[in-house]
Amino acid sequence: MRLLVNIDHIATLRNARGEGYPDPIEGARVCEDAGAAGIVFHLRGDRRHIRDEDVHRLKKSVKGVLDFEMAASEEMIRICREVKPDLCTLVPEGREELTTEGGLNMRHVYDDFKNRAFPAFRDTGIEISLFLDPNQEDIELAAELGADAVELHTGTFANAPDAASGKSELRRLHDAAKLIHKHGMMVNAGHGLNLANLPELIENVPHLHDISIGHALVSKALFWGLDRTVKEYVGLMKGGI
Ligand SMILES: CC(=O)[C@@H](O)[C@H](O)COP(=O)(O)O
Ligand SMILES: NCC(=O)COP(=O)(O)O
Repeated sequence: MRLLVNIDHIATLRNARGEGYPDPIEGARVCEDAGAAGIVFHLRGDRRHIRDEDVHRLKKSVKGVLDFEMAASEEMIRICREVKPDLCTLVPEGREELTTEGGLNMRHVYDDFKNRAFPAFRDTGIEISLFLDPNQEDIELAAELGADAVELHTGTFANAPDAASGKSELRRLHDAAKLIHKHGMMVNAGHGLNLANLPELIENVPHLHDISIGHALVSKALFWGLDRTVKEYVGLMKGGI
């Protein structure tokens, strides 16, 4: 099992002031130095966090796995083919959404992916992962398309309103992971994971390969880093009034 860190929200913070910091590429370097197996970013159509120049800099700088999350638009496919990440995770994308709200509807996208998106990646060496809810039909269609991996959407589990619905979602994730593995695809997982819910996921869902975590990890890092940062500033002011 490998941790891939999603660095989108380092870019969110940078963009809030229009300054050059914090730099998501520097963040990616710290994550890899700390033991992450790779880096995930989502280049959105509206460029709300990661920007095109970040993508090219990440490709140069990341030493481990680089996972490019994107909608299967012509524009993104062109950029992805240029950048050549290790993995491309295709996700549904809505302009108004705050974050990705669910997995791909495979019945809806099947013909388009078969005739347009998948052929565009043939012979590029880029592996294709599909971001899916844990349901059988979507997984069977992903296998039929020849996807290399499925990333299970863990958001419903992570945001479950009570323990019973959390448990029932874990059972769905468990069955889905077995089916993905049976079809010879890699089992990835992500969305809404954090230090509190990750142990239960790992304990209950088999065959997990890449786990991507972003928002909660970056948020936690802020608080674990504030103490030292404030001390540095206070240290500089010692001797003043
Ligand atoms: C696929 C997924 O669940 C997340 O990685 C999400 O796509 C990240 O996008 P935001 O960082 O914009 O929430
Ligand atoms: N693919 C999921 C991801 O990259 C991170 O999602 P989140 O932890 O930011 O919800």
